[in-house]
Amino acid sequence: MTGVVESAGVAAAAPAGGFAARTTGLRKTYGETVAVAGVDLAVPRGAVVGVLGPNGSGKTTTIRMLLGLTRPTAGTVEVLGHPMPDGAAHVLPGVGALVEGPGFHPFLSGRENLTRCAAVEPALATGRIRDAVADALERVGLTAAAHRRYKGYSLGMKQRLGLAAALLVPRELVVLDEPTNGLDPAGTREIRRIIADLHSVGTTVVVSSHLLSEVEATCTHVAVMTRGSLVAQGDLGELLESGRPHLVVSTADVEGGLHALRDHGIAAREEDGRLRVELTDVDPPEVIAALVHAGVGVHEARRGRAGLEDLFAQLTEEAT
Ligand SMILES: Nc1ncnc2c1ncn2[C@@H]1O[C@H](COP(=O)(O)OP(=O)(O)OP(=O)(O)O)[C@@H](O)[C@H]1O
Repeated sequence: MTGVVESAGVAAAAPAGGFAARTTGLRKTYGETVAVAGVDLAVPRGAVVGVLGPNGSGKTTTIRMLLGLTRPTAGTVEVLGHPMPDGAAHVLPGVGALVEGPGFHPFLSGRENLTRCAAVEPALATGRIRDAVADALERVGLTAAAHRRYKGYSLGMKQRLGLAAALLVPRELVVLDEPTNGLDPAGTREIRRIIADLHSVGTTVVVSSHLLSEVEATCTHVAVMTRGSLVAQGDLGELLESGRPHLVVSTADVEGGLHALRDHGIAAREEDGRLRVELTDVDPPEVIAALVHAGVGVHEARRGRAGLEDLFAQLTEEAT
């Protein structure tokens, strides 16, 4: 692993804008179950951080501790400059959250539920509630269904209403636990758009997902969790670059190329009619020189990036 992949326990360098949220040694146990096993999570201000991990890896528990909904067994949490859960009264007005079980009333309509949420927003003057509710419903595409009872909402509509509650007032930090759960592709695209809008106005976003594609599509940073531990975190682009660099070589003579590289002790294989060479202990010029020396014509050679998928698989393998 290169330097950009930080292991649990390695502190991140402070970004220029500081951190919107940060944990040190964060741990949560339920009896014998270790849900979160000493996590040092760093959320730079203005970033969209994807907390990525398989089911049961501790994402929701970490998010609940960030929000002060669950008290850590050990470790510290700081959100918007205040310790949590003790600073919750200061911090929470600046934080919008979508977590499991938002606690809406089943027999009230979407609009009535949201109005109840709006009434307890300290930053929202009473005279502004009606407009703020209408704006939030519009933003998540629930205006047409706003009069219907929450009880009859689909899972996707419930997710949207939860998101609307998180967006009632401008926030410094928005925390979304698996926001695309239960949404169809159009709903998923809308969530991505909302996250992009939040990012464009400087809001920090923390979003959990078990889907790599989701994180790749929406996030600037990623924190990868497996079995309660953080196995990597950092800038998404840097993490992508850090994963298994390789060279893809186009040639008319793939067989000859494989032989030539083997003769030079360079590991290569055929992939989609091209040569794929892992750049673990060899540089591209050496690879090309070996091929040219053996009379194998090189039409094109380019550096390949490992998709986050590769990296994710690699990291989770390492953690087991
Ligand atoms: N209240 C609780 N009581 C007992 N065990 C719990 C509780 N909450 C979480 N756990 C356990 O802690 C571990 C981590 O769960 P968590 O929900 O944080 O993971 P996750 O990555 O969010 O998974 P998912 O995507 O399935 O929600 C799991 O083994 C889970 O069963």
